[in-house]
Amino acid sequence: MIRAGIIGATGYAGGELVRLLAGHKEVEVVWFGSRSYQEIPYTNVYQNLFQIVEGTCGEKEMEALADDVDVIFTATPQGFCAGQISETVLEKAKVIDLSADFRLKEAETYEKWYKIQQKSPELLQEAVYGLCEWNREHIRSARLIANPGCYPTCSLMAILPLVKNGLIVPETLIIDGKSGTSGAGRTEKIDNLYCEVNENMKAYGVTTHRHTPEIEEQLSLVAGEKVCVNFTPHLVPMNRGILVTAYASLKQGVTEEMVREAYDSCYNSEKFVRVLRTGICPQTKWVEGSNYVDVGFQIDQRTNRIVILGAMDNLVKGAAGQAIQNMNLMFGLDETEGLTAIPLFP
Ligand SMILES: NC(=O)C1=CN([C@@H]2O[C@H](COP(=O)(O)OP(=O)(O)OC[C@H]3O[C@@H](n4cnc5c(N)ncnc54)[C@H](OP(=O)(O)O)[C@@H]3O)[C@@H](O)[C@H]2O)C=CC1
Ligand SMILES: CC(=O)N[C@@H](CCC(=O)OP(=O)(O)O)C(=O)O
Repeated sequence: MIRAGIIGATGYAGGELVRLLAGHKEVEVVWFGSRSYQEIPYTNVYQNLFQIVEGTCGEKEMEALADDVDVIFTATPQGFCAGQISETVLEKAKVIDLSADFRLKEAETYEKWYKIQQKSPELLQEAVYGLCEWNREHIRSARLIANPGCYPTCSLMAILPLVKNGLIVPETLIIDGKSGTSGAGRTEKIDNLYCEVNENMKAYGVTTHRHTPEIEEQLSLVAGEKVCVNFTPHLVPMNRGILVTAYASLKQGVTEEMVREAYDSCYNSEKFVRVLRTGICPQTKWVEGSNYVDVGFQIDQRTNRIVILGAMDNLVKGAAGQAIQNMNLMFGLDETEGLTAIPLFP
């Protein structure tokens, strides 16, 4: 069995890792890292896992934890992983970081958007961006994975086939994202109180959201040129789910058949990506609790713009599910192991 340690196991992303790994045949979670619940049984924090998961929360530095496990997941706030990781850790264990510490290749860009120091810049070039369907070969041999952000995962999965095939004018891209409140984590914040979120919808981080440079960097790598986008996230009164609606001008002469061919050639053999039939728009309910990301599109002939849609569960494909998919690739396991849950409905 592969021994896994999770730091930040009591947060929403960490909790989802524990839940999904409880159904993984090759992995045992042996460490439930938490500062706030030390020596408390893990299932006192998440009673949904009572009699399913055994273990007690504790605190350990990454270097000490690396002696006991094969893989460390850090589901912790920005800055934690980069502040503790070291060559010694990576010699002993693989690391999958769910935060943004290693997602941007330039420390300067990270520091500008996150307003914190990147404490391990020497590992930025080695870290592999863990968007599994697009980076599979590099992931297999990686020691350190930067697990992508939730909005970037949904946006990139929906848009990349068009960029790869040169079908849209990249500088016309506008991305509108909507997320359920679990995307903001379990740590208490006034903005996430029931009365603030229920019966309400709001944009936030307008022109400043930290997922903007992550989306731009990955689009630019595939486009082979610098891509700049408008990205606006919204908070919606749901527990889980992200819906992305993106708009771009089609290049001259691009037809619906060419667009469909682009999606099919990228995703036909992908287990977790469903390209919906013409006229069907993705819905968050159709992917809830699963590692699927659904994508769809409609062409507006009047404006020659394409409307691109994507839906996924922020805690699964947008966080813990994708992290496990990365782990499966890194350990040479079946990529779908532990991730075959069928979406919930209603
Ligand atoms: N929620 C989501 O949909 C997604 C989240 N992510 C990323 O995953 C990470 C975790 O997010 P999420 O689960 O939502 O957040 P939560 O606020 O729900 O959980 C944070 C976890 O980190 C622990 N923690 C908090 N502060 C520290 C610290 N200074 N040192 C060590 N541990 C700490 C907390 O537990 P304790 O206080 O007990 O130590 C808790 O277990 C973040 O980087 C987030 O950006 C990525 C994609 C999607
Ligand atoms: C609804 C909500 O607040 N969502 C979070 C994104 C959570 C996430 O995915 O964080 P990272 O990808 O950066 O790790 C936000 O907008 O900050």
